[in-house]
Amino acid sequence: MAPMGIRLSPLGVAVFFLLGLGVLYHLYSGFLAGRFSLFGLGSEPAAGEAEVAADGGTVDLREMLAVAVLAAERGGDEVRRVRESNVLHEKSKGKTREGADDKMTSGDVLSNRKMFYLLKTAFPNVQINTEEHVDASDKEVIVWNRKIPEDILKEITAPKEVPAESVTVWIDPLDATQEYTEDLRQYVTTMVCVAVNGKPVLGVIHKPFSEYTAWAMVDGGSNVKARSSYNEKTPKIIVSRSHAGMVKQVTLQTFGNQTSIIPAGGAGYKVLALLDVPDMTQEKADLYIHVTYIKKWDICAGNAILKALGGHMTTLNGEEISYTGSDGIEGGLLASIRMNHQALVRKLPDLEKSGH
Ligand SMILES: Nc1ncnc2c1ncn2[C@@H]1O[C@H](COP(=O)(O)O)[C@@H](OP(=O)(O)O)[C@H]1O
Ligand SMILES: [Mg+2]
Repeated sequence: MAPMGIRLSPLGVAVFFLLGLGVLYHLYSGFLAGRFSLFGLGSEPAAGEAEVAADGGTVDLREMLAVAVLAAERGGDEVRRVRESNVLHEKSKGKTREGADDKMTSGDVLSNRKMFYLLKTAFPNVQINTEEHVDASDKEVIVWNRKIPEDILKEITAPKEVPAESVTVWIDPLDATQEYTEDLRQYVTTMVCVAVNGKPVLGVIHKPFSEYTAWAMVDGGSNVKARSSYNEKTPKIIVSRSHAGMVKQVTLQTFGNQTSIIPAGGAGYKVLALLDVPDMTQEKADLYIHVTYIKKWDICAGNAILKALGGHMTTLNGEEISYTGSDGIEGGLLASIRMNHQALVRKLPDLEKSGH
């Protein structure tokens, strides 16, 4: 008689073991792929990141882009309405480091309120940094209808999920406030930027007075493109007209007296000057240079758009800008597209050493 007990066939054990492995692999890879489609925004997620996503949830960057476009346009409606009423309630928030008035108007405040609450209501778990103070007692809940516009769906064909905690949104409710008060409407933009782990990944720049909107997502798509050629040798350089600092001296010293300088308002406007923008009021330039202190809501959207189109925005020393933490950057700005950006950095004088 055979001994009592269960006989395990070696083949049965092997099949059982392999099946178990298959199930484990399926669960593990499916879970990570679903939660972290980081599409080149960083390396494979570390074990600890699963915890982060589980706490704050994930957000879809394609949905964020749809809301960002809507927010920039709704904010732009406020900007236009206030300008057309001619009652701006212009105030000074203080002085910039260089002693210029840091201005604010009803256009800034009302646009800020629309843009902030639209984004905050749609994405309550993400960090939003905005130029103007948000008055919690003056809350306005605008509900997004969850529709993604066709032009976005056409370019970006799948959702792009990232952990909510990795996201920082930057809102500029009215860029070129100084020019807005002077009724130089062409320079005015509203902007939204989304950074993931500090890297700018999507940007929206809207011109309320031309009703033109540019958007782009890194590794996603865009509704705007670079021009076909740029003059690298004697570039046309677009610079600030109201926060210029020593920018003229720096550019002429670097590129020679033949180079033409275009003074213009707004960081959003100046980035659009580097692109192929079908707007009659938009000037064109080959490079954008800024030498004074500047805030991240002024530059993040432009940085994301340039990066998505293969261009660059860095400090004058060529350092990448991180869009988390502090609001401002000290090292000036150099923005270029379809040029050898590092060669341009090497050409520029070291601002700290040269005392500019
Ligand atoms: N030195 C500085 N200090 C503070 N803000 C500055 C600055 N230089 C530029 N900016 C801000 O950057 C934006 C673009 O500047 P410019 O038009 O001079 O190129 C403007 O944003 P806002 O209009 O949103 O305040 C301006 O206030
Ligand atoms: Mg601004």
